Amino acid sequence: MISRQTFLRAVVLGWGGERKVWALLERRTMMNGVEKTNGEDLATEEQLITPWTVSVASGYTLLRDPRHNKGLAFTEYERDAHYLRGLLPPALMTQELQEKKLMHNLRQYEVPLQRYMAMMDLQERNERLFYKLLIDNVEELLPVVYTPTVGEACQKYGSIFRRPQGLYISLKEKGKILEVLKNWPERNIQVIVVTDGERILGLGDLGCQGMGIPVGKLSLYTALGGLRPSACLPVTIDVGTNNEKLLNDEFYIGLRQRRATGQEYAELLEEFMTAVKKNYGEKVLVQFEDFANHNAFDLLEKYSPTHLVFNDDIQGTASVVLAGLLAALKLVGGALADHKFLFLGAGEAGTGIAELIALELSKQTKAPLEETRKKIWLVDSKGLIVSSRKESLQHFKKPWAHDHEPVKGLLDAVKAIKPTVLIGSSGVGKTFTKEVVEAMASINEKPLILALSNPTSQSECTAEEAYTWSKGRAIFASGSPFDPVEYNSEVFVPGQANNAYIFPGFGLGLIMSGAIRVHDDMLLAASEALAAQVKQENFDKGLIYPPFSNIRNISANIAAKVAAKAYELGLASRLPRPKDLVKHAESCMYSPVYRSYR
Ligand SMILES: NC(=O)C1=CN([C@@H]2O[C@H](COP(=O)(O)OP(=O)(O)OC[C@H]3O[C@@H](n4cnc5c(N)ncnc54)[C@H](OP(=O)(O)O)[C@@H]3O)[C@@H](O)[C@H]2O)C=CC1
Ligand SMILES: CC(=O)C(=O)O
Ligand SMILES: [Mg+2]
Repeated sequence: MISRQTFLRAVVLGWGGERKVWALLERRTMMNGVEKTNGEDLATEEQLITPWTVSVASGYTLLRDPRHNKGLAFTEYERDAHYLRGLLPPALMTQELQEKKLMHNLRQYEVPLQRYMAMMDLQERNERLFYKLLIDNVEELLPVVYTPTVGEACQKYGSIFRRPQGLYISLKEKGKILEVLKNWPERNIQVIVVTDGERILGLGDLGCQGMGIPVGKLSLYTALGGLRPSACLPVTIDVGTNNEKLLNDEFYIGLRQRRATGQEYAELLEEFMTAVKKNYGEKVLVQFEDFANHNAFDLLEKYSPTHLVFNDDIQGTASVVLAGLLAALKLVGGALADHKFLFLGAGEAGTGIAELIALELSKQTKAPLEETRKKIWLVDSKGLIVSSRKESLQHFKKPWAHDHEPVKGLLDAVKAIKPTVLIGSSGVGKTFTKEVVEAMASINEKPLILALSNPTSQSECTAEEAYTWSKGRAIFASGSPFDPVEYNSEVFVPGQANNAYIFPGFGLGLIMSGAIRVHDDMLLAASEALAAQVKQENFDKGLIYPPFSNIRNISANIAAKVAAKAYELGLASRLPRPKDLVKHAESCMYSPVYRSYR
């Protein structure tokens, strides 16, 4: 007999957790036959029941374990060896045929949210098939599991909620966060994406329903960057929401209270960050995602010296945009220092990108940062950021308060600053008007226009607007994808300027080198690596980013450069340094191909 403790441990760890324990369970079954452990069938509705069950006499549990389920791809041998006979119809299907069937089914749905839900169901049912499908059809499925559809999914998360996919840490868990982390079935966590749901894409405060974002980002960590799914942990910190609609929504899944702020907020975050390090060690990567800027900058500053932390909205976005700009020089000409940049939006994305451009300019020209920043101008909701506003500005805007007379709107700012590059990071759709795009086109032969805000509804302009209003002269990329546009019998292919190009490879580079801290030079290295992946055939179509279809290879190259930087800076702990870092990155990547079972 095995002890109850070992038995429960096996139940909690699941089929793949401990093969030895599973074998013990199987032996026990043979000795004792099927045994109901929780008596659920016999209990009345009022009676308490144990909330887990295990069926040790058959492969039923295996079929319901998403990490190991293969559906009709179980071989005849496996069906015998794992008690699956009768639980599956007789047909055998390869993983490729399963993929074909699923893509056919997904394409039948006309509503994007239905596709999202079908993908989430698949992830819960058969993890390897989910990732194989996502990797093999990345361009078609990225908009389903990520922006724009994930935005709608978060807005409706309460209504479509079926099974929890990450860890929810609310104010109720204060004082117990370490225990909560231990409730998660996996021990060997390498990357955590955490949000508090206050700035979900450009959709605002979605409270606890922001969970869709860490879940989506981590599925990209695996699909695009090759991190093992079991090493990824999505977390939502729930301190309430100020979204009245959600507070009054009977299906809302979060704490029904207004947001905690100040000390109460800081203490919960501190407990979380301490527990994470204690439970998973020094080298777990914590990616902050979609926090509002009044917390995001402070959290990054506070935890950068002590933890391996990365803010995707500030740093990942900066790295992807800088990559696009470096690549775009091949199309628009000149050096980076010959350009002038104007942003609409001076928050996390805007000032994060601005700072990385200034840093790169400073490295290239040897000019001090204070000088290179002067090439960059930002407009916020009150107008151009100028020195007369300095006193009242949030700290992250102050470095951008240059001498200039006040300017109210974006159009006047374009006319006054005469930028070569216009970047939208405002979260407000339709703000690059016809007049703004025309003004950019009147100043520049090839205006570079990036509409970064997500999802599509918040994009500063559409691809069609950018090409039409600039009479086909704009180089355009956007945060959420747009279809190719035909203008004057020519086809224009818009690129996707999204941090999804960077964070999966960036994270892989940190993890494979055992990096203990993130350094700005790693962001610059990632930008250069991404820019180097843009081929002539991409430039010929007006693209400044490579296609996502090659993303695993791109991520391996980014990871290699990031890891190389970590070794160079003495921040890597995994020694000795592998000779060929690209090959090493590739060899570290998770493959979703089915495994054969003994
Ligand atoms: N493509 C990508 O990879 C990424 C895209 N994003 C997108 O960027 C957007 C902004 O994100 P983030 O920077 O984190 O958000 P923040 O809230 O930090 O910043 C938003 C900024 O936009 C300004 N703003 C808001 N409304 C207007 C307006 N009508 N006119 C001018 N400025 C305005 C705000 O001004 P004020 O300060 O005065 O309030 C603020 O400076 C989101 O839509 C997000 O989805 C973000 C990260 C990555
Ligand atoms: C892409 C992303 O991180 C955002 O829109 O917030
Ligand atoms: Mg984000």
